[in-house]
Amino acid sequence: MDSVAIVAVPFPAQGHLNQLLHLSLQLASRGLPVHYAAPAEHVRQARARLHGWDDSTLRRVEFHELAISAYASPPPDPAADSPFPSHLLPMWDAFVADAPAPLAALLADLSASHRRVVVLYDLMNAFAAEAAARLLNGEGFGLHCTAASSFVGRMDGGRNKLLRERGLEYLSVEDYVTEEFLEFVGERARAAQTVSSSSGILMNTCRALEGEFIDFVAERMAAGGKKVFSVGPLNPLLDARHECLAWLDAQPAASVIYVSFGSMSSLRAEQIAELAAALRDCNHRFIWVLRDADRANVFTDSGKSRHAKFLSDFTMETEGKGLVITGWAPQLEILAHRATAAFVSHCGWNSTIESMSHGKPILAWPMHSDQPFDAELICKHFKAGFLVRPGEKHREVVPAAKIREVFERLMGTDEGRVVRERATALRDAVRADAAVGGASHKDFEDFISHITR
Ligand SMILES: O=c1ccn([C@@H]2O[C@H](COP(=O)(O)OP(=O)(O)O[C@H]3O[C@H](CO)[C@@H](O)[C@H](O)[C@H]3O)[C@@H](O)[C@H]2O)c(=O)[nH]1
Repeated sequence: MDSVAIVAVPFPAQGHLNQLLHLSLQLASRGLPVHYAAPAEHVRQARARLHGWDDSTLRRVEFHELAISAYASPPPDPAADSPFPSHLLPMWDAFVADAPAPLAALLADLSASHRRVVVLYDLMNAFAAEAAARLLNGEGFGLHCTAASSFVGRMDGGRNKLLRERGLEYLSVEDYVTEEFLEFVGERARAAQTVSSSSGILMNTCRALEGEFIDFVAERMAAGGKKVFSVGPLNPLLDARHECLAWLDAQPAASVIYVSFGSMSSLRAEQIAELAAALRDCNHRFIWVLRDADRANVFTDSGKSRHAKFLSDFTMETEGKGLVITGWAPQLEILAHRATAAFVSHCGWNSTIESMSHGKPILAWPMHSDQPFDAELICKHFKAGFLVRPGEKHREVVPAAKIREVFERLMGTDEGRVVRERATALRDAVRADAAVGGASHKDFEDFISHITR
């Protein structure tokens, strides 16, 4: 009988697929047998978009396709009332309805041939937590895919003293998603039930960024008999430079503003025009990832950009000064590059921790979900960024002049210099946590010892 099998069960959305894949790869690179189970197109998406790992490690992970029924994969609606990507809901519904059966079959197989099966699931996936808890030789851990401090906020219903003492106002995810999504989370995904079925959680964060919040979560979880391992950043820490970054290579140090809104947001046409004007007229170079939110099945997207016409003029006007990427950008390499000065970001947790681990200050432009709170954390707690506009103002178009003003505040003032220096210092502290002997590294070792005991 083989010893321990690890099964990763991600939630099908880019910012979640990648975190469990990075964790799977870290465990596989330590010689542990890892299985990654998701719907076929999401397995393909996670693999196709992976950065920072070589093929030989990727081959060590065994991928499983969980069959789910057909679902609609419409384009996002950039003009919708809420910036939340509601067009993904039919797919998420199909996932939570259908994935439990094939997952249970996979777990039963592995359970019969291994001493222990360790299931690592996204905290959205209550069905995976429950399936793990049903195994006689199984154990489940939830991966918390957002900031530890957002967990702190949720634990105390937003009245949390610790956050307030640190000058942070808890901005609840619930206020930045749609009613239908809350209904999905509460009734169909039943996400609130996941932790109670688990042996504990892993968090994609580290002491340098969130030490006191990690302690708070760990203390509360320990009271309920649950373990907490803070093993972030899960993203690889890149030093190397990618070939396709030839343009960046030719730019002066710290001269380029990188702009991207992740994989689940689409900007209104009016906002795109203002951002374009700001980038064209500002005194800085730029890389702008101009994409809409992913479709539920990313492979049903024709790849045609709704911005094609605007882009042909804009590209000419800004030639030599900036680059627009409409495909999938190598974000980690861009953030690692010495020419990149700052990141205009929607503040998804991946983007936040990736930027902090590469020393780039953030101009925070939150759209939905946990992003408004992450923006708060970045600006007030990390003190490594400035707010472009708060989450609750998502209906307003930010004018070009305002965007240029915040660029100048970061790049051209003493106050901005302090923020840039703070981002560099945080990079070093985050890397010390991740290095051998650091706190995240130690938690990772402790986690491996625990599951292989
Ligand atoms: O062209 C691109 C666009 C994105 N990315 C990567 O895609 C990920 C995006 O993740 P994130 O920054 O967290 O944004 P979202 O895709 O919006 O992530 C969703 O999931 C996160 C984790 O739960 C939440 O924090 C966010 O609010 C939620 O929108 C990051 O790893 C990026 O490096 C690329 O590599 N190239």
